[in-house]
Amino acid sequence: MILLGLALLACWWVLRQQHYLPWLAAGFILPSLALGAQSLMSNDELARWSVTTGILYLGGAWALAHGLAQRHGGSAHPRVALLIGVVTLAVLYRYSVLSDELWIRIYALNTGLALMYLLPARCLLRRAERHDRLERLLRMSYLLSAVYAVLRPVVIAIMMPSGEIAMLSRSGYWLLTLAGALLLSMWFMLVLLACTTRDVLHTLRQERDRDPLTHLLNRRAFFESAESTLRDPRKAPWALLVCDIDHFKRVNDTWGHAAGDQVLQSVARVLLAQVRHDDLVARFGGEEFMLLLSRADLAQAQAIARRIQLQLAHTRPSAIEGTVTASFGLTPLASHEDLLHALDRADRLLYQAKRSGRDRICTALAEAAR
Ligand SMILES: Nc1nc2c(ncn2[C@@H]2O[C@H](COP(=O)(O)OP(=O)(O)OP(=O)(O)O)[C@@H](O)[C@H]2O)c(=O)[nH]1
Repeated sequence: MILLGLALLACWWVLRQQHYLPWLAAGFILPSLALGAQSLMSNDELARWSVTTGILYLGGAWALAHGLAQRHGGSAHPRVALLIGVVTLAVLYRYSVLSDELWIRIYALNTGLALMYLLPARCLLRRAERHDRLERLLRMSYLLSAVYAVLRPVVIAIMMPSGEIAMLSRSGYWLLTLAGALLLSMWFMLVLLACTTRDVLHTLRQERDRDPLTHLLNRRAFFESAESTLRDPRKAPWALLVCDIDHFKRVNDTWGHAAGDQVLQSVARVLLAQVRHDDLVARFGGEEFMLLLSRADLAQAQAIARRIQLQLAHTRPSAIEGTVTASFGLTPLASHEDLLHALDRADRLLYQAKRSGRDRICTALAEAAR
């Protein structure tokens, strides 16, 4: 479990983005230390060290709950956790130092742990996206561990012969239920690692394929996706639309670079809102955007470009006064055609639009695309 905790820390180290990972790692490492120490102790020593090991268990349980709550955008209620911790530790102290009552300590600790685990239950029970089975498995595994923490002392109390209580930590029932808890923990950890690895891969892929400012595809991802789009005959006919914001330099010079960034984000939103979900929208750098429209003949593509133009005229980014306009180059695209040639044609049409006064759409005749 310590190794798995270290693996989570390594995932965090790679990206430094998933801030919940160190908490989850602590949630596995702290109780492992307590468990390792306890397995070497006699009943007397268990009593003497019960507050210390209790702190490690409870701290670990809250770290786990807090990490999971962070991951799902919820809270593990630190004040309630503090209250649970203080009460549990007080009971552990009372029934170890003042009078040695092993069972009360076991019940108190397990109840405290279960309550800690259940702190983020509300955000975990919120519906995960329907298709995300791994995420649902993670939540269910976690809640199962919490329920097991409540049931474990009851199972031990019912099943363990009274003769074995003298050497509790060596008892077969104790070890059996402990193995159950460990297996559940390891299972949860494996699901968590699978989710984390998936998240890390997703983030890396986003960084490779997306423009960080607008989150649109970047040039590389556009070419990769365009290749497969153009191979799919169900998506024919296609059109290539290049869009370039007019006088963008003036926006930067007048309102500042941050305002320019906001304008780029607004334009990106307009583009995405006006196309289908499987159309490709990319930022090619600067203030130039490229769209590959599927199932769109020239007339349909022109209608889309006009919609974008109209929508831009109604968009007022808060960082600037007024609106921005854009110029467009639009050309049909055949599946067998070299994409670079089509891009070149679209670019020439764009410059034609710029030269003829901007805020307009220049369209290639369909024949030119053949
Ligand atoms: N804010 C911001 N500005 C950028 C970014 N990338 C490029 N620019 C700026 O975009 C401006 C582009 O200027 P130009 O190429 O002269 O184009 P323009 O002013 O839009 O003129 P026309 O295209 O001819 O209408 C430059 O000032 C760049 O510095 C960016 O990511 N953010």
